[in-house]
Amino acid sequence: MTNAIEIQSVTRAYGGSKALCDVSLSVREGSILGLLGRNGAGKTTLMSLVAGQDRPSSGRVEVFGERPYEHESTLAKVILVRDNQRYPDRYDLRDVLRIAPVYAPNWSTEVAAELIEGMRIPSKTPIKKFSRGQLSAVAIVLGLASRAPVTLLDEPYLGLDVTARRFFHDVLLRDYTAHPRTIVLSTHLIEESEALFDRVVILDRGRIRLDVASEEVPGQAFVLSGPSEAVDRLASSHTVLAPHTVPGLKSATILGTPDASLRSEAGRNGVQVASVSLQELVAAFGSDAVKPSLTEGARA
Ligand SMILES: Nc1ncnc2c1ncn2[C@@H]1O[C@H](COP(=O)(O)OP(=O)(O)OP(=O)(O)O)[C@@H](O)[C@H]1O
Repeated sequence: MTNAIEIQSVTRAYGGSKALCDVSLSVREGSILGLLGRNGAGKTTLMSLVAGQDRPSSGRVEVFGERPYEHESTLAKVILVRDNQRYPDRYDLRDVLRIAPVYAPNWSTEVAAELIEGMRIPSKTPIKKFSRGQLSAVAIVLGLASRAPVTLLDEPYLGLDVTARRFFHDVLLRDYTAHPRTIVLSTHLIEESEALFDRVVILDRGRIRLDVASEEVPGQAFVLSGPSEAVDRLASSHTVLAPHTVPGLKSATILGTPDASLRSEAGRNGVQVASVSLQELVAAFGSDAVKPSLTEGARA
């Protein structure tokens, strides 16, 4: 199995602050990676580096074995669509459909037409008059119809209605199956998107907190909920990622897997033990209760 994207010890600093800090990551060719994390976590920065729109301050970014920055043949294999995609003022959809295939050797007119119809994108309205959701829909057309070997979708859903989101998922999965490629998708709509992901990476404050196959997510942590005192007692010898308290009751997301003795003690004390969802895990790793040093072991 080869990797389409290799990122080694990458730091991207802006002045004194680091948008990415010593990030290492491999993305297998022909897989879908969910890139998750809070606002400002570093997702867009990472995608910009992979797309060759920016250079790391230190470390190495490679796409199909080449550094993408100013490397024309590699750039031709990558598309990045982002939430703030800009178009010339006078452009309407027809202009986009005329220009996009020039930069996308694998462009699919059929996929573009299907998405445009399914997401009801107007063809004659100037794009600068588009609604937020219609702008996202155009970006999705560019992202999927390009069939780029590395497709980077940075929060593609902004403003998109639920019908359009489902339609996008259906077309993405169908076209990805027929024409495998490497897709990185960042989103805050975690529950809706998680079925797409082969692997998930959680970033927080520029560092990778978790990098696991999707099926390994439930084994990363568990949630205790019940009377505050009992939860505190059970959690005391574990790494608590995120505690939530309402008067008298508490829930805590805890790193690792619950063993038999914890389960039986929980049962005796009216505390429920549940497996963690991906959304809970992302929220927990973004919690200020988490110290990076506590979770260094969470990378797999
Ligand atoms: N050009 C820049 N100059 C200074 N700081 C920047 C620049 N670009 C990004 N940053 C900072 O780097 C950090 C990471 O930003 P980034 O856009 O990568 O986050 P993100 O995970 O994509 O967030 P969101 O989910 O809100 O889109 C943020 O603190 C941001 O303010």
